[in-house]
Amino acid sequence: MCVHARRGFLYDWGLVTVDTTVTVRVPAKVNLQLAVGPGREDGFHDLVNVFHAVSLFDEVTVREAGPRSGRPDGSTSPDGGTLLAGLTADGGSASHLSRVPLDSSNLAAGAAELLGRETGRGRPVRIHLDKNIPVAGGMAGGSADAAAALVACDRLWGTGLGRGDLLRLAAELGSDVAFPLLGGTAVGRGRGEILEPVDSPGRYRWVFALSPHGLSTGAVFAEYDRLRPDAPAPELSTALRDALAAADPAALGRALANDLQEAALSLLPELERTLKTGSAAGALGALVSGSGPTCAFLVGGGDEDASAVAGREAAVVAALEASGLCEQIVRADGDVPGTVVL
Ligand SMILES: C[C@@](CO)(OP(=O)(O)O)[C@H](O)COP(=O)(O)OP(=O)(O)OC[C@H]1O[C@@H](n2ccc(N)nc2=O)[C@H](O)[C@@H]1O
Ligand SMILES: Nc1ncnc2c1ncn2[C@@H]1O[C@H](COP(=O)(O)OP(=O)(O)O)[C@@H](O)[C@H]1O
Repeated sequence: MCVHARRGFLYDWGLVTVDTTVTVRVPAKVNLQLAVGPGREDGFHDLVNVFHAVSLFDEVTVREAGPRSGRPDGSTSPDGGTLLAGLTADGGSASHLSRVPLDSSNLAAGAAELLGRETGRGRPVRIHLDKNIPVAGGMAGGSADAAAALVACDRLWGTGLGRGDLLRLAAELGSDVAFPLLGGTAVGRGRGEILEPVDSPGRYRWVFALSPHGLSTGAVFAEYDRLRPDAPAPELSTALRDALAAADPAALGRALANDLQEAALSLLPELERTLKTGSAAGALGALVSGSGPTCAFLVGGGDEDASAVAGREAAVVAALEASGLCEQIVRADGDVPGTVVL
């Protein structure tokens, strides 16, 4: 995470200098392994979810919007009203942006509300999202924005929560919200929110094929239940763990695995052609990212010669472009750190 703070005078009654604008940069994720167990009574599934943060970033800016009426210090009561004074978004394609809600249902707004409610120190804010992470693409863009908004509001309001409290609040907001606070490569258990870093000294190069379509995470899990009614308990792949520890890109490519892929392909069959196109062009590994529909191609890393990686990357990008199947093709490195205040 990268947080960017500008300093200024807070309103007209005080001479205290405080941050009035904070920007936080936050990465997307790809799932190197997504093992999905049977459905739980609470509607979720137990997972072994190996998250890997990649250099595709959203930036979330929060700005003071002025004091709430009736409370001279601008603070909110723990149960009091909405803190969202406005929400705007830009970046990415028009079709992706049109799927971003600009009201209190936005996950970034939900994060601000939760932090304000928990601490009683929330103030009205305007939130701006600079979106580069595909929307409803299986790269956790909404969750990333929620994590970034938590960090930004924590800084803006001076709530000073520690990492443990932020991780707890993140887990309340969604299964994928805690990981972007950490970044790197980590395994998530439970519904994905119980995180443990994974030994991964290597750096990898990725190509992502963005789809013109979105897939609903809930719909993909429901399709998984239909296709795999007897799913076993999820387990961490030893092949994946060993490949990461050895920084071996070829072994990592072979070990990539996603239990939700069959369900995503069932809902959007054209994804199979996308995966085959990148694999035939020489990708070391190919899989649907999380619940999809973004497809991820590993094109090199570790101590491989840079020109070999570049050649593979160019071949994969050219084949995907020629296929006409993708809305956009983006390149990224992983892993990268989590949220940063700019
Ligand atoms: C599948 C994954 C893989 O990282 O992400 P995406 O690929 O969508 O980004 C995650 O598990 C998604 O996490 P997130 O997007 O935060 O999901 P949530 O808001 O918590 O849940 C949305 C819905 O997905 C289903 N869900 C989610 C997580 C989980 N462990 N079991 C589930 O069954 C539930 O139907 C839930 O109502
Ligand atoms: N800040 C946000 N950015 C993107 N989508 C959001 C956001 N807040 C809420 N959403 C909603 O969440 C849905 C899932 O978005 P996203 O997190 O990008 O996908 P995924 O879960 O596949 O990674 C979107 O279709 C959108 O309706």
